[in-house]
Amino acid sequence: MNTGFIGTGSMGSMLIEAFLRSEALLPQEITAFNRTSAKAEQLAQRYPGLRIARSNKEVVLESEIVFLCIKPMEYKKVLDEIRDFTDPSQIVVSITSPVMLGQLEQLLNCQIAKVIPSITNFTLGGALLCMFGERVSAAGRDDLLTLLANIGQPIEIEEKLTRVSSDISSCGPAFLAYFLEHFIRASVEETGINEQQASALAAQMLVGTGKLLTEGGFTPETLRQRVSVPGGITAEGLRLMEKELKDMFNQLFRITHAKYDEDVAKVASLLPRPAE
Ligand SMILES: NC(=O)C1=CN([C@@H]2O[C@H](COP(=O)(O)OP(=O)(O)OC[C@H]3O[C@@H](n4cnc5c(N)ncnc54)[C@H](OP(=O)(O)O)[C@@H]3O)[C@@H](O)[C@H]2O)C=CC1
Ligand SMILES: O=C(O)[C@@H]1CCC=N1
Repeated sequence: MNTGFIGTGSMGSMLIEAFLRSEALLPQEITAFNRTSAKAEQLAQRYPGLRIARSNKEVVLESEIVFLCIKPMEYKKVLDEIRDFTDPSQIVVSITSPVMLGQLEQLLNCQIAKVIPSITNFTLGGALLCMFGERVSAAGRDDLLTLLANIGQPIEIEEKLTRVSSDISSCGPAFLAYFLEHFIRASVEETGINEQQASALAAQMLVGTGKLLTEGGFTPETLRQRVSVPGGITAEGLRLMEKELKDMFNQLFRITHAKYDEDVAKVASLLPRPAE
């Protein structure tokens, strides 16, 4: 299926590489444009056959599905460039949480979906959060879900839950990576274990923990209980965490939601209001 990418930064290039690695798409089926051309050209060099367009308009004219892989404040300019060239058979997919389906439906005459990826899709795992606009046909929905299933698990969510879902699925890898960075650094500082060995142990621990939660029938709570034997060592560590972290997680969601509300307001000042 001819698939276009507007923006080949971190997420645009990640999606392109994941679709190619999974063999969901051939390079010849991909057309991309990036504001700074060198980034897109690097992809074309790595994947012969991948087409670099000369403009965003050209991406739209060449593609059945178009992924908008740009940041919130870049939408107005891109939408102005493509709005006269979309048609109702196409699906435009935004990967940007504060841009609403309804805003895109007001501006573009095509089918609109929102899909929030996660860096975990790079290794063909993790979730892809999916939302569909009112004009998406049953066939369009199936085509998109089939494509996405090659690089992760598509999970349909309500648009009003975009932020919290994305905090868990898309910001989560960074939050866990931060935890591991500190876990490893402290292990080295406190005990002299070699950093490489501590990092390898930590990565294997994370993979194993993920499998227990996805395949082993555990929940976070039952897993914690199973490992933390009464009177044991894990319980000592957990007691410290309970004391030090307390309401940190609640604060985390408050902070991400406050930033999201700011972004939503900024986007709303640039784009038309969704129809009531
Ligand atoms: N990073 C992540 O883990 C996740 C990110 N997202 C969302 O994805 C979106 C993109 O994020 P990310 O990929 O990290 O950001 P990047 O800044 O890495 O990528 C954005 C790309 O868009 C390009 N661009 C900007 N304006 C235009 C334009 N007018 N025409 C064509 N290309 C343009 C930029 O080009 P240039 O090279 O000139 O800067 C850049 O390469 C954001 O909304 C983010 O919230 C969603 C889920 C996870
Ligand atoms: O940090 C960000 O804004 C993006 C959104 C989800 C993950 N990264």
